Amino acid sequence: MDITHALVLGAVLALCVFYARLNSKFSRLPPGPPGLPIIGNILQVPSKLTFLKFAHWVKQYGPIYSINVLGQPWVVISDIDTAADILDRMSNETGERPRLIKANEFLEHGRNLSIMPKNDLWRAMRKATHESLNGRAITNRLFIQEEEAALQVQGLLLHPEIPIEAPVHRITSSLNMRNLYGMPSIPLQGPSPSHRLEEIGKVLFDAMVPGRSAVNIFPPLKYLIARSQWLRGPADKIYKESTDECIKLLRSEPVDGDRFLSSALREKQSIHGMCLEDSAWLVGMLHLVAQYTTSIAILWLIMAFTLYPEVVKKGQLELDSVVGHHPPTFEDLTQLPYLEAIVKEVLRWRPPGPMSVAINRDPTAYSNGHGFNPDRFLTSENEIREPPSDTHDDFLSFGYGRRVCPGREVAIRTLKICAAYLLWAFDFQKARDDDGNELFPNDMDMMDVGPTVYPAPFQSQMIPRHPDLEERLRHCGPK
Ligand code: HEM
Repeated sequence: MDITHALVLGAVLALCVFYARLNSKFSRLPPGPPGLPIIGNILQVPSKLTFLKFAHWVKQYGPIYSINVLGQPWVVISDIDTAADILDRMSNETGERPRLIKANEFLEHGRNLSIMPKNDLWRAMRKATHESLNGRAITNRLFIQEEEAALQVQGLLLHPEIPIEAPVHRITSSLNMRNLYGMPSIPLQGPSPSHRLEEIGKVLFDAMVPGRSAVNIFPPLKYLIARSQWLRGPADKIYKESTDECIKLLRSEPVDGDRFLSSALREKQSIHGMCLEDSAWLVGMLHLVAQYTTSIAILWLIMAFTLYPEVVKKGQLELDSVVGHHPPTFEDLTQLPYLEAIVKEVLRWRPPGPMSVAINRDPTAYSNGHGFNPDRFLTSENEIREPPSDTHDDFLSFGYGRRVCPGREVAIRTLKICAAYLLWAFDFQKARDDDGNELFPNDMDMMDVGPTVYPAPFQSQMIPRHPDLEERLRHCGPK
């Protein structure tokens, strides 16, 4: 046999072994749509709004099925019982993350809590995060959320000409800059200290989409890239810029006491076994994750208020009976079950991370899951219902098991106080075009942003409910 034949035979054998291994890997998984050899189902998986296709396959293949994305097995789970069995009860085994080589290894050097493997650094970061973001720890910083919710309403009132996304983006950035770094509130108009990090974040988030880069698809490329300064250069540059920015923010001079995450980390870095880069990345990534997810939820909240006037009316009736004409506070929120139901429903209806859409519509817990109906969470006595088992208090959009969202308590409080302020301040009407026709926001018009899904830009006309709203807000915002 000459050398050419030997090489061809070798390559064919290698392919056969690769294919056989792939087949045996998939043969242990629940069946799903048939795909092509080696590349699997990749051509059937749309690059945009992937979750819609996944939901479609549920009808054909049932609540749990698998697909092959260029050799990587993905298991899709779409009902509450299976999710609890596999993601909660087996979370030690299922708490790993898909290997996102470009994002995790090249751009972030394994320092992004949300996509890193379950290793010692991940455990240290989770512990440090939990210490500062658990329900008890955040109670002495609730005034920040109240002030920022007031400032958001002020922004919507004073600048109706600006797209809704801008004040929503501001509040989420401002909350994080204050809570994570002890910075002052970000003004309605003007420079934001988080701007540079958020610009870099767009690149990092984009790289978190599986299949977006060649090295995720064909992992052995990693060795080639790692050895080539030319191939690795752009990722090294982004890593350096991100690290410099995160360290700059971590070292910024706080103006707001010492009760925020970055000060705790500066004190206890070594206790948690982290180095400066680890701490800086932890807080920087918390900001980005919190920023995207919370902004999305607030935008859907405003869209729901615009589309469902009956929900607004009922929410205002409840709110007015408790707060009268005064701006709402966290103390009032304990007496507002319908408001809590609105927050549960907006996260169920349009989860910021769309992969939980199907679970959030499991008909065994949520009948008519496509509609927006906060009443589903209330009993006939107008109290919050006992959540069905395995639904995490009817907040399934925060994920499962060991990787469950550590920002859940902060996010729920932010959404509640924002919803309360919006209902207290405004009536919501559809905007009108130049001919006076109502513009209906389209709740199916969405945009992928990294692993999250935003509503496409929409308009809403917010009519102040109090003649002296501007004056009152001035007393509630940041001092
Ligand atoms: C409405 C707002 C939010 C939603 C819907 C949300 C949802 C999620 C989901 C679904 C996960 C993945 C859980 C899993 O894999 O099972 C997650 C993880 C995470 N979230 Fe959130 N989140 C929100 C707000 C926040 C906030 C405010 C923070 C921080 C202050 C935060 C920090 C994180 C982090 C660091 C992770 C990764 C945890 C890990 O992998 O160990 N999130 N979130």
